[in-house]
Amino acid sequence: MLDFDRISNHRNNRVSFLVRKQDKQSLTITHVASPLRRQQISVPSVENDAAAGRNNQHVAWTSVRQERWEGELHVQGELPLWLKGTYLRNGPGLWHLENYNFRHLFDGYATIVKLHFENGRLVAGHRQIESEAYKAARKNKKICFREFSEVPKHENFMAYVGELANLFSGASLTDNANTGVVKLGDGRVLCLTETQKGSLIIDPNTLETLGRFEYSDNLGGLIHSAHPIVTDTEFLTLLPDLLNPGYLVVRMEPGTNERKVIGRVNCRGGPAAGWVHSFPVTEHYIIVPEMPLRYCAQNLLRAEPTPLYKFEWHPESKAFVHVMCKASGKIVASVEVPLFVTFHFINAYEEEDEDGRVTAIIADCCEHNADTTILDQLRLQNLRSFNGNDDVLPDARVGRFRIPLDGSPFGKLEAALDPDEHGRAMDMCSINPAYLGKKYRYAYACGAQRPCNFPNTLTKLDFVEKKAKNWHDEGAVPSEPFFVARPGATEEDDGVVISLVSEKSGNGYALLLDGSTFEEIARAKLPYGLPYGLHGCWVPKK
Ligand SMILES: CC(=O)/C=C/C=C(C)/C=C/C1=C(C)CCCC1(C)C
Ligand SMILES: CC(/C=C/C=O)=C\C=C\C=O
Ligand SMILES: [Fe+2]
Repeated sequence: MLDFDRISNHRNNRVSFLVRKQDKQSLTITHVASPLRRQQISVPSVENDAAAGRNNQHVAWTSVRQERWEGELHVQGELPLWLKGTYLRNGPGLWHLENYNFRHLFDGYATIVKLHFENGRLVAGHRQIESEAYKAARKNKKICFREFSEVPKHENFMAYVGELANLFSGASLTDNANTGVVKLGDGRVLCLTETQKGSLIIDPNTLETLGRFEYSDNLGGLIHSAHPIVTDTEFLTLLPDLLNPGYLVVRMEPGTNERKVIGRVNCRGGPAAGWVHSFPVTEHYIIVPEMPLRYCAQNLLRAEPTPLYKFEWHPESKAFVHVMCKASGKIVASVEVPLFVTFHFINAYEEEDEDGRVTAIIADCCEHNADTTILDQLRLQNLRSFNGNDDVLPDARVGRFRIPLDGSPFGKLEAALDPDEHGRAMDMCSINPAYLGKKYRYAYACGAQRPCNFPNTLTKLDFVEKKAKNWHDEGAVPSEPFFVARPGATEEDDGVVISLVSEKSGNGYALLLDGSTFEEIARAKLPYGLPYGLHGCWVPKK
């Protein structure tokens, strides 16, 4: 576990840093009076990063070096003056406790990063999310809750039995909210993961963890989709039923903590519900994917991770897509589809015939060619062991489902464009939010310039031309390209794309690309490279 000392040397004590003890010798902090608070930090090099203990390891896969930091960045290029607000990005940024190293990318304790844009200036910051799991790990110097792949070690058999009982109540599951961050319609900002208890409220300015978001309904269940659909008017999510395989489709209104059931989907195959990391919606329908990669109660109980972690691959159980009417909760289609593996749906829309009748649903996802090895590829050892030559990232594509609404039993799944357009990698996507659920042309995601072991390009996808534009920086790992529309824009791609890039040198920078040309507009060097992060959101300045 990192050992932090509190350094609190700001004159009026407004800022305090928690600094890892072994980094202290090389850390200096200066404060510069400025309308935007500025701190300059000289930080230890990666070689001094004793806690990570590995030289030449990419900063993307190395634990964040300080518990928090904030300061203004020097911008090269010009930030658009219309860009006013805060980009937040969440992700697992701390992967060790004392001398114990986590094994999977998804296990790390959550690090939230902010980029605040205003008047052409940029203030950045990051901070650890204070989940119970993180606080208990720091206090007890061991993991105390079940993470994505790691399980607390038991001192004796009775402790094991006690912990198993806690598993059924959910008490032993993690609340390490390390996957995404969303702004609810009422302004509250939540960090999320797949356990329901891992829904934590944060302050988008200070990045402070304010407390747990308590769902006030009695829907129960322990887990939910990591990616709810969140708009100014609603929060939609899926609650997988681990006992009686199916999903509750629920909706929560802004200003409330109460989810209400829209309807239920019963699974058609397998011994358990399929994993739903995300799902898409159209204007009138909620699309419920039933992936043959299914939750597995046995694997949940195991002390050591299996190759598929808490999941199991059941090709014989087949794959399905269900379509539920948002207004009535009725299922209007439930079709068998080709086997698929996806973390992330990109978007979906209703296809109409010439008379305006809805004939089918089109749903797009980052599809891993029905191959589950991507989960194993995301083990830290694999991510850290890249030698620059071996092309070890499994192929992926934009999988486009066509779900007929005429009662036919089968849906189609095909690549929406030639995967060679984006280096046969595809994940971490975003769209213009104004096109959520509607016919759309563009998406932004990560593709590949091979050889590589992880998606390493920022890619703009054009579904009309079936073309991709790719941005690449040799050896760098860019995070999910996040699209922010220009206020008043009429073109779908009129806006900017934000990403945080971790460089081979150990440095890092915030990057802005033009949403239309996909050319660089600006970049701003961070004081030190940050670990890879997953998903973001935009909090506009009023
Ligand atoms: C970071 C990311 O994308 C996914 C994180 C997923 C987590 C933390 C899943 C945790 C789970 C448990 C702790 C037990 C129940 C199953 C499952 C939801 C996989
Ligand atoms: C990093 C990732 C999934 C994150 C889930 O939130 C997937 C990367 C896939 C690479 O091709
Ligand atoms: Fe995700």
